[in-house]
Amino acid sequence: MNAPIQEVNTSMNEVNLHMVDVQGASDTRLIAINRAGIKGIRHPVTIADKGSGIQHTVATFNMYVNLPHHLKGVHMSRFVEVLNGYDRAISAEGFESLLRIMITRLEAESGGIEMSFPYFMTKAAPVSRIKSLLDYEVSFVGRIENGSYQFTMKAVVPVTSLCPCSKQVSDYGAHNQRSHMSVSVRTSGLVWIAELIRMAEDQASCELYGLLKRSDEKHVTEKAYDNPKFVEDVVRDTAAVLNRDARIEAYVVESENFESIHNHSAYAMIERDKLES
Ligand SMILES: Nc1nc2c(ncn2[C@@H]2O[C@H](COP(=O)(O)OP(=O)(O)OP(=O)(O)O)[C@@H](O)[C@H]2O)c(=O)[nH]1
Repeated sequence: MNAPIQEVNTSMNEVNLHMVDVQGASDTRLIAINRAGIKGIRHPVTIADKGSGIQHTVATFNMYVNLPHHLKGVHMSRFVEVLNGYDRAISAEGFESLLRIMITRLEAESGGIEMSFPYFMTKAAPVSRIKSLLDYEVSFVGRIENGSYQFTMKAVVPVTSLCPCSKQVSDYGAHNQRSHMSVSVRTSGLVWIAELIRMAEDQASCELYGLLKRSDEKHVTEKAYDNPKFVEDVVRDTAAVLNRDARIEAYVVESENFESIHNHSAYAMIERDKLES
């Protein structure tokens, strides 16, 4: 039978006492390192969710700290220890505590955590009201530098876009496609992931659903036709919403339309830091 984890840790610590601490050795090159850590580690997480309370998913983490010039290496095993020891639901609000635990454990002054995960929302189809899940790629990025914390949240939101030019010049039909809107926000107050997704979806020609019956398909086709948007319209309309929201300090909004009449995408981006302009 396997020994309990605590016993294994205790005996590992005893083994470690007799080994050279290579990472803790000194370095003489006088070159500090901005970021040293681990990338691409997957870990199950619980996300605080506006609708259902919590959501279980699997996140991919990048974690790093600064390393002063005189130290040879960071203690990389400790990043993994921090992840494994954190058993609370991770929210936009609670992300800072995870970051501060990591910086303390790594005995660093600054550092960052980037966490990306699929986030699921239950959506009711527009006419049949049948419910299904739709997935979104969401990222939390937290940094602590000179003691101050900065947090950005990003959602990649798949939507439908329908071309106003095509609608205008064609005798019938209009080319339309799936687009990826991506909205990255630095916030001062709590903004739920679901709210950010809604802000983006409302600016598209039409939002997407996981499941559509024929009555729903007719509805989304006609809705997009009645609501044509260039890639520029999509980012401008989203920026207008973000401008009005006092919780949003800064943002980057992008849209990439995977054009159905070209083998390339149409793309637009607006970046604004409200504290600077
Ligand atoms: N700094 C650094 N560590 C690496 C590198 N490659 C592997 N390692 C890690 O080094 C780890 C062990 O280092 P530490 O985290 O310092 O382990 P430890 O000294 O037993 O743990 P502590 O007592 O908590 O410091 C291994 O698990 C590897 O993941 C590297 O390029 N740089």
